[in-house]
Amino acid sequence: MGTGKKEKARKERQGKVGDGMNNVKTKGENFYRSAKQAKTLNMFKGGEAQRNASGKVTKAASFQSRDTPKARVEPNRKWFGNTRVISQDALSSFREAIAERASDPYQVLLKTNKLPMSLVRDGQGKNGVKEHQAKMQVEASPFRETFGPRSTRKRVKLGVGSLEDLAGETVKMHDTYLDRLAQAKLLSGNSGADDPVGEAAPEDAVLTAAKEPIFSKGQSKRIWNELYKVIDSSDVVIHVLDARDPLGTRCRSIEKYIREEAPHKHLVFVLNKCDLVPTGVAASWVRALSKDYPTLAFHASITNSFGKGSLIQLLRQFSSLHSDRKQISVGFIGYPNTGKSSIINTLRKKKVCTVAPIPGETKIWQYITLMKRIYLIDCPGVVPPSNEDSPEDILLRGVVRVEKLENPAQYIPAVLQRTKPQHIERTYEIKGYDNAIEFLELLARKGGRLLKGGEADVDGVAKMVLNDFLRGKIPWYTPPPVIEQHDGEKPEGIEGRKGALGEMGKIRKREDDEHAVVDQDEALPEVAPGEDSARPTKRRKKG
Ligand SMILES: Nc1nc2c(ncn2[C@@H]2O[C@H](COP(=O)(O)OP(=O)(O)OP(=O)(O)O)[C@@H](O)[C@H]2O)c(=O)[nH]1
Repeated sequence: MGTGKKEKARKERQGKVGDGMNNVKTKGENFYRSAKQAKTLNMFKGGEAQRNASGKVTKAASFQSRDTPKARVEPNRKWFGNTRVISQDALSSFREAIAERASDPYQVLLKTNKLPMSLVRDGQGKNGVKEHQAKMQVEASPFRETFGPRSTRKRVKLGVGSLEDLAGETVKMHDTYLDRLAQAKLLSGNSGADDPVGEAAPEDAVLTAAKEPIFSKGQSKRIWNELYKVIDSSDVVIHVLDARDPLGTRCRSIEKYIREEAPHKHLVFVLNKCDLVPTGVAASWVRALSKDYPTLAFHASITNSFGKGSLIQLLRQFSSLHSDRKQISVGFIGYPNTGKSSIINTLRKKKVCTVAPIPGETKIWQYITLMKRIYLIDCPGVVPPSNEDSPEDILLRGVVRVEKLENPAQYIPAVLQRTKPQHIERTYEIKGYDNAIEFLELLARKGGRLLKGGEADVDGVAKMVLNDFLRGKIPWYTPPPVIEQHDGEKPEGIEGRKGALGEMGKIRKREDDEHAVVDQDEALPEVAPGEDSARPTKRRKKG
């Protein structure tokens, strides 16, 4: 038999045209069965159903049967072709070597998806110990012995090991209950309402603090959505910390989120506002934080910055690490007012983001091009919700706008606690106060800030002191975990940095004055970014 045309000719020749059995197909189409079709048809023909006399199927044909046939995959040597067997020692040394690299904040594992990371992570987290423990627990007390009619377990397992622990737990619960009760009383305004401020206060003049709604700033869903957008879009996440209180402004929940959900993103700490702390302290903090993530000291200022070169260098390194990408994005996250926008302005050497000495200035995320291959993303400041942080802690981290406080005076004891008396005395040139209220009254009288009837404007002055504290006018810092400072030996500083506590403010002021001669004639109430800590002094001194 030939192709369509030939076949037609043959049939015509043999006079078979128009016999109704014409299976000659149109040109180009093959009417013969392929091997596959033939095989399928043979399979259907292969068995016939057995029927009884009345024609009912008594035994289905093999292709009609619903019983699953016993299938067996043919073993093949190739399955084992690509396998290597290594000894336990070699495996553990591989694990150790990789784990060491993976945990080092200054090393990056490239192409992790080509490495057998499950071998390294085995025994940790989701697929490791926890799962194993859960399995052990299920094995120790299986479901049918724990629940249901045949359960044999009588006692519920408690989270404590001994009777003493249980007693301790109860005491803890009671304390928590009392704390909550006290807080509820404060919030409802029943406590301390009759006491004139200061009179009924204890000797150390710690005033009762009611939590105001503004203390939940930076925690809204909208802000967190912005944060997640920024994290999702970034290859490098820069967590900006305030050098005066790095641990207070550290968002551990975000670190955890990045570590667990996006381990391929690089997290870097930038310790900003280093000009407000002594060099040794900044250096110690950098050393302490570097154990967790790469940390850089920074001072954001368009005219007189510190650490800009190192940061740009680091970003360049990240960009060359991802040379397969067209560009990399660098997200700036952190508490409000830590200077995220200021760092971006410093890197760009011009005012591309709005900066203000008040928290919540950045409202939405925004992209800025640093260079062709590096984009920066500014993010609004976020505050991780925490039950442990008191309103004083939140306020003194710069999360809240001071002018919105109802009772600013009640936070002054916390300010006095965090600062040294000599610094307060030097800043305001006042002496001889015993408690916060006396301090505020003295300051109000000195500055002539009196209300009607000659009463001191305590609240007004308290707001001023709080602003000075937050904007770096009053020197303060949280001591780093270990300051290796031996007698007669100077602490190791950061290269290129100078100054001790309180000095940098003066140096900065001098430099700002030099750089901003024109600025001096501008209206003072509008505190310009970068100069805010220097400005209030001039105003007060004039007053
Ligand atoms: N002394 C000093 N002040 C700084 C530094 N960086 C930023 N500031 C000041 O800190 C204030 C807040 O800076 P921003 O850049 O607006 O802070 P932010 O983190 O973007 O704040 P949000 O918009 O609330 O998220 C401004 O008054 C800056 O001048 C610094 O390195 N040193």
